[in-house]
Amino acid sequence: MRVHICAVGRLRSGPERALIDDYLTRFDRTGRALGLGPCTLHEVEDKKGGGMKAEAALLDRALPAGAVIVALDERGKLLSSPEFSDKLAGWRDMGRGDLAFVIGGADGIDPALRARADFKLSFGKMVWPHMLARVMLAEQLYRAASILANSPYHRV
Ligand SMILES: C[S@@+](CC[C@H](N)C(=O)[O-])C[C@H]1O[C@@H](n2cnc3c(N)ncnc32)[C@H](O)[C@@H]1O
Repeated sequence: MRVHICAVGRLRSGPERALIDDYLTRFDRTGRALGLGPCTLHEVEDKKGGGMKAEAALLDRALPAGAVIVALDERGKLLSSPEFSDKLAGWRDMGRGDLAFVIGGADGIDPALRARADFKLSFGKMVWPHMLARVMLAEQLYRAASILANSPYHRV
């Protein structure tokens, strides 16, 4: 299953970029034998200040047709890392071929796009900067693949 992170904003080189690249490289390597990955990052940017609606149109274009859509949203569902790994395996086993995570910008994800999501995932009730949400997602993807591969990265 191809994995996509569709996110508002462009991340230049720096510590967040380095972490994301590192975790996604590890995810791709660990996930290969599990039918997970590769993970591709699609960054969208609305330079005209059109807000959530304009960002949603750009995000929509980045979403592969038929993908399972997971919106990252603080009002979404809280999962433990093993629960997230089960979800990931379940989405893979649905056979839709693509899984797309959506991360909004400063104002969040447009309600119409959020309503289309198959699942809303929360990293807690606190609001995180969108660039950090990306890092956390990349790490949790790698952690989930490690759990499914029975590798010792995740410890309880
Ligand atoms: C700065 S936040 C926007 C917060 C905005 N007030 C809202 O209503 O969504 C930017 C993006 O980061 C992600 N994000 C931030 N905190 C999150 C959390 N606790 N759980 C899941 N995603 C989060 C979401 O995708 C959000 O759209």
